[in-house]
Amino acid sequence: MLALYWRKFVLPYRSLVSTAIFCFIIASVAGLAAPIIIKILIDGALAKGDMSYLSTITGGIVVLYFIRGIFFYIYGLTMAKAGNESLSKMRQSMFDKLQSLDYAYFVNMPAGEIISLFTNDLWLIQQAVTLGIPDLLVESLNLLATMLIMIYFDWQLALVTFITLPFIIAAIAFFNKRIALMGTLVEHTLAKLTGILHQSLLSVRVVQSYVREDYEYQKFSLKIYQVAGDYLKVQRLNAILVPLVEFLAALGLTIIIWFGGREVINGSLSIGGMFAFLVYIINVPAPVRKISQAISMMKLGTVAWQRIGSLRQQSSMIQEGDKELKQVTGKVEFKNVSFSYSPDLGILKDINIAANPGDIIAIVGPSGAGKSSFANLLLRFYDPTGGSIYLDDVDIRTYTTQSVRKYMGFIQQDPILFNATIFENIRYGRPSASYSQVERVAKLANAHDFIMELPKGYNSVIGELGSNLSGGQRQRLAIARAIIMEPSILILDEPTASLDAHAEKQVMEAIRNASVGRTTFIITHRLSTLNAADTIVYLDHGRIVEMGTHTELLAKDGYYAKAVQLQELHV
Ligand SMILES: Nc1ncnc2c1ncn2[C@@H]1O[C@H](COP(=O)(O)OP(=O)(O)OP(=O)(O)O)[C@@H](O)[C@H]1O
Repeated sequence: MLALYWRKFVLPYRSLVSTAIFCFIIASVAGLAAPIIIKILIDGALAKGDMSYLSTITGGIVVLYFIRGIFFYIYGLTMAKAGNESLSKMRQSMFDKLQSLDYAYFVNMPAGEIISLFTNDLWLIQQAVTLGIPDLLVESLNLLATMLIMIYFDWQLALVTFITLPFIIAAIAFFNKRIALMGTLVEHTLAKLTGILHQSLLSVRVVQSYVREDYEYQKFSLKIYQVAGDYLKVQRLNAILVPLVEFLAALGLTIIIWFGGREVINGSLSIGGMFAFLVYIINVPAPVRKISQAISMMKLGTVAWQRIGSLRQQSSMIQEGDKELKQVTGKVEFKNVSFSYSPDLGILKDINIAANPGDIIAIVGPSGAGKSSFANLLLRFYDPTGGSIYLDDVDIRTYTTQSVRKYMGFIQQDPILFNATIFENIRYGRPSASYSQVERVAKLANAHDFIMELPKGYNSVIGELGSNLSGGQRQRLAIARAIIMEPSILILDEPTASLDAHAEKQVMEAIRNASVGRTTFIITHRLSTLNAADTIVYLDHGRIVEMGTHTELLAKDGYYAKAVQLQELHV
């Protein structure tokens, strides 16, 4: 544990940490000298009745504590600076790592757990770094110095004192171990609580429309009581720890008073000496307690560090190429592609598709056939488990994922928009785009007219996830946002699935405009919209069972023709 903090915190911030320790030593020397001054005060000034000596000594005490105060202030500030800097860097690198992780990571990891890493775990590390480490460092030094002074003063009395110390330390160690264990438990429950909160925030509409508020409330309450119960256990242990340490210290004190009193009566120790010794002893429990708390903070921090470490060690499942894709005409080829999310479950099997630049390819088929998985492969959210995908005859794994995605515009069923102006949302992928470029793509995406009807036009701020726009409007903004990147390939995954007929018509018009000159893959259930497709690929159970134009497939009277008939029947 100590090696971890040494490597991660002390070494990288050694200049700040050593300044802090230096200031602390000065402050401590001033503090440790106080009992000696009291001894001089009692044996020198009070016993002899020297008034001017008394004034000099009391003045000295004020100066001493003033110096101590200043150096303690610098110590606290420097240590906090080191702690804050290290945490800011950690937050930054965690966020950076998060951004670089595969899509698969986010699919498998509940969002609440990720949020908990950034909140609870970082808070635990913050406690460990800004309170735990400084306390451990300085209080250990404090304790050591106090013990050395005590030995110097009266080694026999010091020996008696030190016999009680191991008992105190053993008791603390026992409780600390239990506190750390309980802390881990609290951590897990808190992460689950955050998860429930996150989920209910995301699904507020579903909860309200199903009138399940009570159920969600019960679910949340149950976890709250679990967290409170676990916390209580930790707090109970903490509550026992403090009086126990103090009791043991008081016991030790009584023994020492007896031995010290005997020495004073024998004449081998002055009254001032015994008084000063007692002040040192009274000073022992505080550093011991702080050290024990620091150790438990650092233990909790270590667990948090391990959890964060597992995020940092997440490796990419995607095979990252080293070439930058500079230009692409839009020729796409799937050759013998197969894919599965887990080894035992094949999702796509032997997929062969060739699209020429500007082609419109429709991917259709029943639910669960593998259509979205097809898009995931093209977007490089996953790599095929067999075969290859080629862009202009080059395997896409040759290129960096980011450079491939720059040439792809992706539009999904429920577009995610950011809580910013429409202007900023549209130029999200191209922050340097001018107003006229934004307006041009908005017109192409059939969005300009409704934008102009808003009170602030392009400067209208849209709510989080675009919640104050209609589904069709959000989709048209998403199309504008995709085409401002001038992608050579457009991938649309059920772009009109959640829209009514009127909104669908407007979005389909936007798609037609957007697809001009770009290879377009459209995944859809709405077969009535596919007349313009150059090729329709019918997927079933992960295999291509039919491929051709709308007319060809109708004539074939197979899967596609039946699906069309079925849909017409329902319209
Ligand atoms: N991230 C994932 N991990 C594991 N299995 C998944 C994952 N995503 C999808 N699947 C499974 O892969 C299969 C194909 O899913 P996919 O989403 O590609 O189908 P689809 O044809 O797009 O379906 P739909 O029309 O309902 O959207 C399904 O059985 C699904 O349960």
